[in-house]
Amino acid sequence: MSWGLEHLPYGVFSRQEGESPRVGVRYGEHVVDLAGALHDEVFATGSLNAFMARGSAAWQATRAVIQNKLGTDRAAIEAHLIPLDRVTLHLPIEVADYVDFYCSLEHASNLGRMFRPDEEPLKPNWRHLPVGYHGRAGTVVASGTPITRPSGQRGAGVFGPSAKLDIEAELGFVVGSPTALGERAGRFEDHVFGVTLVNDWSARDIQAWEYVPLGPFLGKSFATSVSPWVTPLAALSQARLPGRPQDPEPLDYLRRREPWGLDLTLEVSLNGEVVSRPPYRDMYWTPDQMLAHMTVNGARLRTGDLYASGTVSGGGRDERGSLIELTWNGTEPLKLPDGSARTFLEDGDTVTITASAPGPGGTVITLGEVSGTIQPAR
Ligand SMILES: O=C(O)/C=C/C(=O)CC(=O)CC(=O)O
Ligand SMILES: [Ca+2]
Ligand SMILES: [Mg+2]
Repeated sequence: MSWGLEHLPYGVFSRQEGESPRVGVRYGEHVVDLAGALHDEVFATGSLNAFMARGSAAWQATRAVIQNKLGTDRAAIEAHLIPLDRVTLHLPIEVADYVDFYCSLEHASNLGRMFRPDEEPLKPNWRHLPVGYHGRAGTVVASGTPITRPSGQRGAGVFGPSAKLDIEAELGFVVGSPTALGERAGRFEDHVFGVTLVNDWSARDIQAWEYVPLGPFLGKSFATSVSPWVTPLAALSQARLPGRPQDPEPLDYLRRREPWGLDLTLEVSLNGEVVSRPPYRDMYWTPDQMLAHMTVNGARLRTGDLYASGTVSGGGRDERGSLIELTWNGTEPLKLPDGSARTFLEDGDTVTITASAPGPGGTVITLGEVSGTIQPAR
């Protein structure tokens, strides 16, 4: 079965007949109501944060208990299994801070070529540190939340709805264990609880006008969608890879101590048609390096912090994680099966991102999908 004992992602759900949101894990086509099944009030809250704050030893112990109950003591847990089609899924975490990186060499090179054709595609710092910026935690939304086309300045004296609304297919990392102000993060697996898929919606026209020289702002902050399920790191043990070779050798604080490259393949669908399969395994900077960089100045981590990889793009044309790359800034429209063509998103378009990774014993780990439909500008 997919979504079996090897995966068990965490989410927040409520029964459609009315009840306050609570924490569960997905098992097959059911949600396990953890507050009931484990008699633990930490799961009777509307986010994963209280549970995540317990730390990595508690995450491992809880996962083992759930696996054991589902695998050998099914009768005891039966009453706490709720069919997926009877629940509403919510944003799984209370997002503390939100950071977005820029870790794909291919994505960064493609954007450099398009936006800065007369310069080297990569800025001189790019191979020395994982470039990132702080986003807007309060506009991170759950999969399925409608996305309203943003309006803004698109040039000198020009205001209106974005005409270049885009996607960015990314992997997000959810922080469970905090650090104190002034302290650096320790081991990646002691701080990071799990992963989620992210669509960092981007208004390219607003972005292009506003972001020189201080970086992305309103072109990115109107909405960022995440999947309703957070896959624990333990479920990705078979997907771990050393990470792509790096040249030059990064500074010591960025040195990889454990393999945290991940063999994940994303899939981006536009109105039900697959338009891209971005390979996460090809990312240049790995998530342990992002964590080390994000805290090297003493900036603290908080439970619920979300940091995203940046757009996942591979070297192939059909491996690009944004429409600006897939259509080369609108100059090479995508042809859709219904005969229409797309450069950027139109009102009513639905974008869905899924991902899969190898699991134990030949199984496949399928991350929870992230989806959103574009609504007309207000
Ligand atoms: O290189 C640029 O001018 C612009 C880059 C981005 O928009 C990328 C971004 O937001 C980070 C990412 O998702 O990779
Ligand atoms: Ca992004
Ligand atoms: Mg965004």
